[in-house]
Amino acid sequence: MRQIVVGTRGSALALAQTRQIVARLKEEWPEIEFRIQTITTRGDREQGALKGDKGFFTKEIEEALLANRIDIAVHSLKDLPTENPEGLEIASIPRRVDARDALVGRPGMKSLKDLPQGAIVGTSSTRRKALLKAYRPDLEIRDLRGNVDTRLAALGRGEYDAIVLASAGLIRMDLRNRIDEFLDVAIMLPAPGQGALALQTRADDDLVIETAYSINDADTDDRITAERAFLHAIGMGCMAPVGALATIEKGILKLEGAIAAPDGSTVIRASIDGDPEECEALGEELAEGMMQQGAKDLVK
Ligand SMILES: NCc1[nH]cc(CCC(=O)O)c1CC(=O)O
Repeated sequence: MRQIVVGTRGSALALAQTRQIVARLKEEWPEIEFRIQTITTRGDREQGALKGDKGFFTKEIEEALLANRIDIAVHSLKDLPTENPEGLEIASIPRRVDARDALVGRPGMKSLKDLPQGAIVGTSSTRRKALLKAYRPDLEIRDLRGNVDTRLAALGRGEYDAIVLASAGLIRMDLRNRIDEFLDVAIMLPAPGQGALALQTRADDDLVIETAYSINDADTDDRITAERAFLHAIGMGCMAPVGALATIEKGILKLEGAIAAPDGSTVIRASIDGDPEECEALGEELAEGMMQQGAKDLVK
């Protein structure tokens, strides 16, 4: 029996999403045995740290792929740097769940619009901070780090009036019922790739690539490619206050982008439409246009 080792971080969310992926792969390939191998990344060891640089949640997993310790890595696409390491490739992007951010409030705090004046909102994402401040300058944004479970626990202890996090994480952990509001993308444009996963493989491992590709979703792939081309062309990295969301309707891809000043005092937003086959060029074109509109000054 052929065996494929699937590597992932060991957080509750990472394990939940990897189990879901393995279940899908098993449906397609009943004759293959899949084994899950957890790998600790710097992001797991340094829970409290400011997630500084690229590959914080992914580097050790990519090393395990290159060293043949695992065959497929399951990553949250959002955490994967836009530069692809030599020898590896993204073999498959399964169907995205919800890309939107979610608000989870303490009792009575059910929507962003209705939060009381000066309410305390927890998030450590520079993008969420900036876009929250742009919409509601009165809010007090406080840092909130750690895994999904850690963040919900901090809310439970009453340290925040509400927290904002990716709805996809909650949905994958079977916590959809904790979501009080899906935030409107007109206010809170998601991070590029949010809500999508990537199956990464060695670039020359044809059998494993074929296996992984069987659960690729072409629309999600085009959407994510546009969003990541945009992020890459902006050249700010994954920690920047940058949002991007592509949708495909009636064969037209629409890509929206947002670049914000960290304090939310300025937000530049723009969008572009085109053929999904041109997804990468559309992302680059939107980035160039926005840089000319003044986003350059926000990219310090
Ligand atoms: N490192 C944070 C991270 N990476 C992926 C997700 C959530 C799910 C996703 O976007 O796939 C999260 C948590 C969050 O942003 O709330």
